[in-house]
Amino acid sequence: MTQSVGLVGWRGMVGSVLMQRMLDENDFSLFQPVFFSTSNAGGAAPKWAHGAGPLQDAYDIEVLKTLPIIVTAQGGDYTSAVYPKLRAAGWNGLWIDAASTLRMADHSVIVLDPVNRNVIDAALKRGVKDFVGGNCTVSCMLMGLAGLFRNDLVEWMSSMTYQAASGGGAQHMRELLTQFGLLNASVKHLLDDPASAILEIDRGVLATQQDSALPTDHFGVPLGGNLIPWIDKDLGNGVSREEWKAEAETNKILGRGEAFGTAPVPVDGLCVRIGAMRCHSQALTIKLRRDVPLDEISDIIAQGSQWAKVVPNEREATMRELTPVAVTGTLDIPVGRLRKMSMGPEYLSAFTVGDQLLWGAAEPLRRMLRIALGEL
Ligand SMILES: NC(=O)C1=CN([C@@H]2O[C@H](COP(=O)(O)OP(=O)(O)OC[C@H]3O[C@@H](n4cnc5c(N)ncnc54)[C@H](OP(=O)(O)O)[C@@H]3O)[C@@H](O)[C@H]2O)C=CC1
Ligand SMILES: N[C@@H](CC(=O)OP(=O)(O)O)C(=O)O
Repeated sequence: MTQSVGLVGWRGMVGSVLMQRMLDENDFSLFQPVFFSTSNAGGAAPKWAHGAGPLQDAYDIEVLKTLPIIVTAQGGDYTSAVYPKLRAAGWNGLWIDAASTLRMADHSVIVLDPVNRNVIDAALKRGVKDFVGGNCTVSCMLMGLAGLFRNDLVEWMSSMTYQAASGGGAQHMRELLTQFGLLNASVKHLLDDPASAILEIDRGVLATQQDSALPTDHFGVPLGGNLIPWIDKDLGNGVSREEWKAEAETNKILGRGEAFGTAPVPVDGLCVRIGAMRCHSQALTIKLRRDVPLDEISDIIAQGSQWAKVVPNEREATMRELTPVAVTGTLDIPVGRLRKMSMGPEYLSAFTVGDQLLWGAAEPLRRMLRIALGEL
C-alpha cells in the first residue's frame, strides 16, 4: 500500500514549483497525497491531483498526526505555530520543511542530497525526523562547488551575492515589475524620441524612483534600477541574517563545525538584492588549501555533481551561459569566471548562478521525500 504524505503550502510560490517538479518526475505515483490549506479547508484539491480528497485544515493537529510524512512549504510562521504542537501531541513522523525556522536546531538536518547524502543517510539511521531545505544562496553555491568541498580544497570563502526578487516572495516579484513599468512609462515620451537628451531621461527616471508614490511596500525602497545591500534581519553586529546563514548552513550541510568535532570552513561576505527575477548569482573568492592547477579545478567542479557546469572563462560563453536569464527554470548550476587572482595561486575567483526556486527551495525537498520513500 502506498504511504500517505501531507502537503502543506502547495499553492504558494515555492509550493507551486515543488508540485510542478513532482509532476514532471512522476513522484505522485509513489505516494497518496493529502492536501492541506491554512485558508480553505474543505475546498477542492488541485485539479491535477486526480482522486485526492478535499483540502484538510493545516492547523488540525489530529488530522496531521495521522500522516507518516508531512512536506511543508507554507512558511516559517506556520512551522512555528504547528510543528511544536504536533511533536507535543506525540507525532513521530518525518517533517520535511522549506522554512528556515528549524534549520539550525540540533534535531534537524539541512537537506541537499547531491552534496550531503552521507549526512542525510546517517541521520535517518539514527532516527532523525526533521529535514529542512537550506537557504537558497547556500544551496545554489554548494551545488556548484560541491567538488571543491568534497576534495577539502576550500580553506575559506567570501561570497558577494546578487539575489533575485523572488527570494522575498511573489509580492516582491510583482512589485519589482510594477516599478520597472512605472519607470518606463515616466520617460516613454522621451525614449520614443531618438533626439531626446539621455540626461533628461535619467533625471526623469530618478524623479520617479524618488517619488513617494512609487510602490515600495514590499522592498521598502525602489529595487527597479537600484540595488539593496541588505537581506533579511539586522543581527546588530553589522551582519545581516542572510550573511550569517552562509557559514552556519554551509558547515551544517557539509557535516562540519563544532557540532561535528571539526573546524568550520569560514564563509563570509555581503548579500545584495538586485532586480533579477528568480536566479541568485554570487561572485566568490576562494582561498584554496593548496595551489591546484586551473584545469584540475575545472574537472573537480564539473565532477562535483551532474548539475554543475563549468563555463569557459571567456566573454562570449560567459554572456551566453552565466546569467539569470540563461539559467532560470533549469536545474543547471553554471560555474564560470574561474581564474587565479593576483593575490596568489591559492586564490580562486568564481561566479555561479542558480534558480533559487529549484535547487534553492523546491528540489532538495522533493528529493528528500523520495529518499524517505526509499526511491532515491
Ligand atoms: N521565496 C523563496 O525564495 C524561498 C522561500 N522559502 C521558504 O518557503 C516558504 C514559502 O515561501 P513562498 O512560497 O514564497 O510563500 P507564498 O507566500 O508564495 O505562499 C505561502 C502560502 O500563502 C498562501 N496564499 C495566500 N494567498 C495566496 C495566493 N494568492 N497564491 C498562492 N498562495 C497564497 C498559501 O497558503 P494556503 O493555500 O494555505 O492559503 C501558500 O501556501 C517560506 O517559509 C520561505 O522561507 C525557502 C526558500 C526560498
Ligand atoms: N532570504 C532569501 C530567501 C529565503 O526564503 O531564504 P530562507 O529560506 O533562508 O529564509 C532571499 O531573500 O533571497
